[in-house]
Amino acid sequence: MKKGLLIIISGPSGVGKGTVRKYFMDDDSLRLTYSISMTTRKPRQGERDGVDYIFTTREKFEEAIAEGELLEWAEFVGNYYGTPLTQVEKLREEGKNVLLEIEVQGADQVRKKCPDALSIFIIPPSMEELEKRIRGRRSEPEEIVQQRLAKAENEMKMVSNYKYIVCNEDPQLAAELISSIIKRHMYVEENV
Ligand SMILES: Nc1nc2c(ncn2[C@@H]2O[C@H](COP(=O)(O)OP(=O)(O)O)[C@@H](O)[C@H]2O)c(=O)[nH]1
Ligand SMILES: Nc1ncnc2c1ncn2[C@@H]1O[C@H](COP(=O)(O)OP(=O)(O)O)[C@@H](O)[C@H]1O
Repeated sequence: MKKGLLIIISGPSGVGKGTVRKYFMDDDSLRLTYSISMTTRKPRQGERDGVDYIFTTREKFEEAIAEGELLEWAEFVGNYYGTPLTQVEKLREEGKNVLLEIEVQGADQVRKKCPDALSIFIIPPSMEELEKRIRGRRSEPEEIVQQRLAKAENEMKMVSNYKYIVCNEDPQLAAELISSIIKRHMYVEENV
C-alpha cells in the first residue's frame, strides 16, 4: 500500500481554516485524518479536549518537547502549539492522508523534515474581511485580537513558501479547490 500524503494547511487566524475543513473533511474519497494538536491555549466555547485539540499545561508541553514527542511546535500569541509525532507516521503507513492545520513556523519545520509534504495556504479576500471574521468570532479580548491581527500581517508574507494558495471568499468553493488539489496529488502518488 502507498504511504499517505502529509498535507499542511496554514493561514492567518480567523481566515476560516476550521470552517473550510468541515466542508471536505468527511469526503471518504480523500481518506483524510486530522492530526489533533497539543496546545496550552484555553478551550473556546464548544471546543472539546481530544477532538479539537489536546489541551495541556505549559509544563507538560515542555516535557513533550524535551522527550522529542513532537513533529514540530511553535509559540503563537503566548501559547504553545505542536503536532504529536506518534500518530502521524503510523496513519501515513496505513495509507491515510494526514492533515496538519498549523502556523507558518511549524510548517517550515515540517517541510525540512518531510520535503514531500503538500502545503496549502488559505488567504482572506482582504485584511479588512479578516479583521471582521476574527472579531465576529467574539471569543477573545481586544488585546489578543490585536496580537492575532499583527501576526496575520507577518504570516501573509510567508505565502510564497507554500505550493498552493487558496482564497476563502466562499467556504464551499475554497473546500472544493482544496479537495481537487488533494485528489490530484493522490492520483500522482498512486501512478508513479
Ligand atoms: N505550529 C503549530 N501551529 C498550530 C498547531 N495547531 C494549531 N496551530 C496554529 O496555531 C494558530 C492559532 O490557533 P488557534 O488559537 O486555534 O486560533 P485560530 O487559528 O484562529 O482558530 C493557528 O495558525 C493554527 O493553525 C500545531 O500543532 N503546530
Ligand atoms: N468564507 C467565509 N465568509 C464569511 N465568514 C467566514 C468564511 N469562512 C469562515 N468565516 C467565519 O470566520 C470566522 C473564523 O473562522 P474559523 O473557521 O474559526 O477560522 P480559523 O480556523 O482560520 O481561525 C468564523 O466566525 C467563521 O464563521
